[in-house]
Amino acid sequence: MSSPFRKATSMGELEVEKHANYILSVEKKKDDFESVVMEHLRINGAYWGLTTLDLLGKIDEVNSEEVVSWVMKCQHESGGFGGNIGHDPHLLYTLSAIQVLALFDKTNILDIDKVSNYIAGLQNEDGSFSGDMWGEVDTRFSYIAICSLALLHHLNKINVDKAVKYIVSCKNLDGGFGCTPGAESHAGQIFCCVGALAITGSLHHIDKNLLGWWLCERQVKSGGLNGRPEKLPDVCYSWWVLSSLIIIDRVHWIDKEKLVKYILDCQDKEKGGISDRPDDAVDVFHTYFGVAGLSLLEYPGLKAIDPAYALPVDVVNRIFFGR
Ligand SMILES: COc1ccc(S(=O)(=O)N2Cc3cc(C#N)ccc3N(Cc3cncn3C)C[C@H]2Cc2ccccc2)cc1
Ligand SMILES: [Zn+2]
Repeated sequence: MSSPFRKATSMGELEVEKHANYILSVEKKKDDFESVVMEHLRINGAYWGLTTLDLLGKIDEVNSEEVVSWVMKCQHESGGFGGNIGHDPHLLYTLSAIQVLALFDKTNILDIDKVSNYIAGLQNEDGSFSGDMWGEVDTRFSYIAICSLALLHHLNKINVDKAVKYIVSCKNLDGGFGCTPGAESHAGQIFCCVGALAITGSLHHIDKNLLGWWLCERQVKSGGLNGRPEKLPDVCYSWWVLSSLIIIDRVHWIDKEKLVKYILDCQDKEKGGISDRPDDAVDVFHTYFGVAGLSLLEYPGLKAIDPAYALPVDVVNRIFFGR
């Protein structure tokens, strides 16, 4: 893949120090509006913030013991994790907990049978997954269950064939995927389905040219990517669309240099952080997806991120190859 770095310098720089300080400052703030809004998904925020720091080569500035002990306090007696201490468990937060522990090479402190039994217990008869005991079904939860169990080496606890069949039943005529069978194609769901099929070695179910065409059509003239036709571009789609394109080997169908420029234009160069669109308010979510998108585009100085596991490649290698 031809790296766009030679032009990135002329399009302005990635403000590495500013973004690292922004993430570290959000970590410290507890009672401002943003922290309160995010209180119910604080563990997701920890995953977004810490993965960003790792990609920037700054994760050593974090007290890992403090983070790991806080994450473990979010575990429910069922084995699942809540979004914060004392919150009800949900697949959305359980994957983030596993990913944060993986960043610090601490998945070994988990009772792996307990966590994987919680996840496996959410698989339905038709192979789909519910997010929690209340039963909402969504292909997002298929991805989260498969990604979590793969990271824990316990994919054998679920019926992978039925899980794959269910995901394929959510494929649309446009080559994309929706949250349930017949639901409209959306970039977020496409990432989840493509990522889950990649992890289970089932990419042969995808029409790469048809899906690649739908995905590359997400690029608008500003260089940004949107999530559905006619929608505005948004930095977080630099992850949902781009990682899917990379997994199906069609990333050369978009203009990488223009996407790099779009992401760099969404930075707050003074205070740090990245927003969804230029001049909007920054947040941890879009800072993560912007840096992760630049990592997928091989921006110089960033660690490589795995497009399916959404973790730095060195972390994935350590988990699967022990090095
Ligand atoms: C500020 O209003 C919001 C609105 C919703 C949410 S949310 O439901 O918790 N959530 C996570 C999220 C976190 C932040 C941050 N910090 C900002 C936004 C954002 N969105 C909203 C969004 C992002 N791009 C466009 N849109 C509309 C996604 C959403 C769903 C999601 C959750 C987990 C993983 C992926 C996606 C939080 C804040
Ligand atoms: Zn967004």
